[in-house]
Amino acid sequence: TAYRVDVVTIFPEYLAPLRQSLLGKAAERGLVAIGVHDLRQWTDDVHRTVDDAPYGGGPGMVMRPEPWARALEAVRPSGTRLVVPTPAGRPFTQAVAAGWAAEPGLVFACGRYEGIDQRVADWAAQHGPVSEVSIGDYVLAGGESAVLVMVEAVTRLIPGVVGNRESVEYDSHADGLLEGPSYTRPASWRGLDVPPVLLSGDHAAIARWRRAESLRRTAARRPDLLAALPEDALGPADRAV
Ligand SMILES: COc1ccc2nc(C(=O)O)sc2c1
Repeated sequence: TAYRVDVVTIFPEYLAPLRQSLLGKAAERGLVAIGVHDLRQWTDDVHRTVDDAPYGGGPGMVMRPEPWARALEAVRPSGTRLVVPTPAGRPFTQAVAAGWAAEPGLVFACGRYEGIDQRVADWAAQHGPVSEVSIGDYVLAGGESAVLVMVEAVTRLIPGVVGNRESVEYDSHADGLLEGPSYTRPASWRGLDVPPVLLSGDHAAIARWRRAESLRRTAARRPDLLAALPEDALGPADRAV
């Protein structure tokens, strides 16, 4: 059965890209089913109010709990993980994406304003797992962009969605390291040559060179990833880099 993704938001049109390209084809092929729902559908006042002033004072507005609970009761299959994008969340990583891709689906609650009344996440946790996550150390205007990022990261890990399985397995971060440089024709371009080893046909040497480039790039750009590698991840040849 298809991997099911539902998104509740006050800007449903913002999530239109979910129907394009990679995701579009996967949806057509029945691998992924996407639903986008307007939170205001579950309001009950003429102004379709979704926000109110924060208790305790402070700037901005907070999203009211009741419309969210009604929306989630209508949209979230019991036991399905609820993902709430928030700058105050745990980091969203490739490992998290891989874990979620192995589940039957996800429901996303997109916050706007200063966020959603905390009791929504607390109440939702009674009906299935809830993950409050951030896609990075910057603050967006709302959760919608984060949902686009997370849906793309998760659905491309679903078998069949990305044609070339190998390209998924050789992603940056797949082995905890950054991918090294890639090249294609011509071999010499504007005075810049492709590293000769890649034209050598010596696949063992090519694999060694690629690993060394991956380690070199990771050490230069993301020393934090290198430090996080498990003890046995680096072999003797790696230490020579
Ligand atoms: C109010 O909803 C928001 C606002 C900012 C924001 N920033 C995120 C991030 O991951 O950077 S998720 C998120 C959700």
